[in-house]
Amino acid sequence: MTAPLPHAHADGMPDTFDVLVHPASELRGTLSAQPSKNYTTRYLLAAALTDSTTNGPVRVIGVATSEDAAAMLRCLADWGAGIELVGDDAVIRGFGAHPKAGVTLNPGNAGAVARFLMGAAALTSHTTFVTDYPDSLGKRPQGDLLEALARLGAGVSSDAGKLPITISGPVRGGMVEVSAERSSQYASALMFLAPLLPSGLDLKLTGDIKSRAPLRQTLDTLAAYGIQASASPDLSRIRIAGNQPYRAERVMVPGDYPGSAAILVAAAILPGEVRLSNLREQDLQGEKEAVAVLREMGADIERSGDTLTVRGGQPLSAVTRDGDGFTDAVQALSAAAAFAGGTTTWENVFTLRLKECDRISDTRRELEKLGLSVSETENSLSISGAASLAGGITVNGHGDHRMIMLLTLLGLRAEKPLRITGAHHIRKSYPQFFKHLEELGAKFEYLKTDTK
Ligand SMILES: O=C(O)C1=C[C@@H](OP(=O)(O)O)[C@@H](O)[C@H](O)C1
Ligand SMILES: C=C(OP(=O)(O)O)C(=O)O
Repeated sequence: MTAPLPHAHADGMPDTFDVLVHPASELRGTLSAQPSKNYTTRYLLAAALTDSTTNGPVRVIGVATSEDAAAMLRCLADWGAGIELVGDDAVIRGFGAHPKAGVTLNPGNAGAVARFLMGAAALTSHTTFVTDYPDSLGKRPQGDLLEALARLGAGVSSDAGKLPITISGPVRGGMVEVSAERSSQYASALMFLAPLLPSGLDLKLTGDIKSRAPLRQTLDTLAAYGIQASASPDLSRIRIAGNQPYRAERVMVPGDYPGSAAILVAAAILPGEVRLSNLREQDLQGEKEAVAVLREMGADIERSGDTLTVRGGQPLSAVTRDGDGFTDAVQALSAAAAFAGGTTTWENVFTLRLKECDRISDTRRELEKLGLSVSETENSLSISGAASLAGGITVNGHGDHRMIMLLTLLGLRAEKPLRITGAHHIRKSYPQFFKHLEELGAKFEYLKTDTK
């Protein structure tokens, strides 16, 4: 019997809400980092790509409970995978190289889920992708992946490189170029597809390659499922032979660095002491670098094994860093920049414009509403720190979980409460975010709305 798939709203909060963030005088307590978003999507997809008749079921231990994780589970079930949720684990019976043909998949607002599945869709005679987030995922570019799939011989139809999209396989594989300058997810998608093709893939990543860390997480996932791959040190060439079955019995999802970066920043900008466990020191998530960035800014963070202890309230100073290595922590670290002496600049962050919102211009607009001095170029974001923020206004969450995290952190340090619209979108990656901060002493009000 397949258990019902997780309902992302089973958290006691209204379906749609604004959050009122009350100023906090300190944060104190211990938390365990939530499961990694990027490893959850990867491990679940790879589990579905095993052939259950030869491999048996795969137990993915400790899966995320976010909307993105639910979206992946839903799509894999629609494609014919057997999915059973047992406690915090997902037990998957995979369809191997044969996802059901003719299915329409809705990955919600999950970019990685949509793109990874579009790669695997080339195994089917046709799969259609739609989204119920036309203003977010519906606006994000898919053309670079579609072009690579078309070069491999797949049929593709799209709305000018955007959803809705139909992909028709099969393809044989071989050598193919894919642009990696707007997103790494296109190359990752092809890497998941490669082992199940007769000829594998010899991938040439073109352009100024962005987000190398997630590419390494994809290689790491393939290795965990017994797939051989070779990659040049700069990842511009990735070779994966064909006819390699995915194989695994159990994989364990590590803790999530991008979401945890927001907790670490909260702990650094307020007095108190916060311990955060379940964060491996040896980990390929680029957002692990948030720890080093915060330390460089002056935060007091100590590591003992998988646990980080932050003693907050230290004076912070500005840094200039290439943000591409920790793309999903730039928003959270911008809250530290807002209270650091001097001007912090995140360089090489153009791809932030292509996420759930334009994380450069939209961030500048929201921070300016709060009285901060912010500037942008096409490829960078600079924030001048302030000693204090008045708060007492309403800011726009832009339907973006990472924007909501950033604004929440600013609200915790403001003088008066800060209202953030559309705060329910936090569920995309970190449904427990507000509850976790409440456990540390923060106070929120959840104001029910009717706005999706
Ligand atoms: O591969 C992944 O799981 C991800 C890759 C990154 O995207 P880009 O490669 O588009 O930068 C990251 O921002 C996203 O949250 C998850
Ligand atoms: C951009 C993100 O996710 P995705 O691209 O998977 O939608 C994110 O988690 O910040």
